Amino acid sequence: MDQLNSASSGGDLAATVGGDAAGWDAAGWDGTRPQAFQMPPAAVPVIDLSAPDEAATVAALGRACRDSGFFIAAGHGVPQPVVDAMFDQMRRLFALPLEDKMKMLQDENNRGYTPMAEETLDPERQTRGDTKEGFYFGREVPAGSPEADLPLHGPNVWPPPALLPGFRPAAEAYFREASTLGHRLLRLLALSLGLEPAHFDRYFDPPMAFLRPLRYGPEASSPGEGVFGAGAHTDYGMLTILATDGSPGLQVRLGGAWVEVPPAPGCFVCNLGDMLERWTNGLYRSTLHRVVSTSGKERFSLPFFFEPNFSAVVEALPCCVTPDRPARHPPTTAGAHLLEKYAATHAGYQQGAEKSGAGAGGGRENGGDQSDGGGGGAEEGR
Ligand SMILES: O=C(O)CCC(=O)C(=O)O
Ligand SMILES: [Fe+2]
Repeated sequence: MDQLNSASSGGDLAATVGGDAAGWDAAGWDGTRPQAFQMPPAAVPVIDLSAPDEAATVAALGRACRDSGFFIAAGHGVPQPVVDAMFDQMRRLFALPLEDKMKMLQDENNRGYTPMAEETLDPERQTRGDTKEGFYFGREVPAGSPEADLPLHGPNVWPPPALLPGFRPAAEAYFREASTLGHRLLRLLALSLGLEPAHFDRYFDPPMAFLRPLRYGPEASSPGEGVFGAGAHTDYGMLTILATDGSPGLQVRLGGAWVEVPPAPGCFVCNLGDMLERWTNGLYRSTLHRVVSTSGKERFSLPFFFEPNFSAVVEALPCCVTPDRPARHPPTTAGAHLLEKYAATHAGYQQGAEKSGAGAGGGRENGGDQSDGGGGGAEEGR
């Protein structure tokens, strides 16, 4: 937290992460780096959830949601040892022989291993799949339970305890902590919209949540040649809570430029997904982002996708609809929304045909107006 400025402590709500290391200072652009690699003031504010002035926190959060849909959560209450243990186990998991990982391939419930380059988040611009491998873990739903009949629900594909005895306890502890943080953020989001703090709680009882350890290979991305750690996409769901190993790479599309989100040790990068954008009738933003690997080293990150339950009705909130701003979308459900997003981006998927939909729970959507100029700055368009 020492290298970060807090945006919620009441004073300067325009404080952002990065400081000099990101190429800008309190005065704005430092003029020495291409604009695409600078952090515009207030682009991704740090929000200290432990700050005593909750009204200021809520105001900062609402501003971040309207401006960029991204913020850095500090003072979040997740114990660092829980995060460290999870990263330690992730490293062990990805270090297993490919043969062992392939025995845990992603199943129809969106749980299990996704090999290197299996996913292409931005097929229009990518010449190869994302240079990353991953594992999906969801909320544990026992086989045979009524919930297990739902798409995207079922038991997890756990690494065999004989290979990785510490994995499941570490993942379950992390899952619990991330869920607690998710619920806490939901309450602040509700307040930021002028709603009762508990407004969203009923939709998340229980949540549909996915934890996805990711390992990016050391290969440097080459945007000009269509090679990315993760292609540009928006997240499908409500809220993503991301931890990283401190390596750079995450970029957000803001104001027509790709803006680096500098590593924020001990904090989480949070972003809103398409579902919350829909719920708020476009008031809160779901913003394109991507991973451009530059370090020449592997990179580990850990997104937690926090979604409402499958049957939750997602309908433009009355507070976000005005005569000038009529509802943009008809009501839907969280499950239908996720499966529809999936169908829109995955050839061959038939919505509702059968229990299916691997990938949707941690889903993302590609596209949008963007430039491929990794180090450029000027908008190149498509
Ligand atoms: O690895 C990262 O920094 C971002 C990953 C991401 O955007 C995603 O998995 O949706
Ligand atoms: Fe994402």
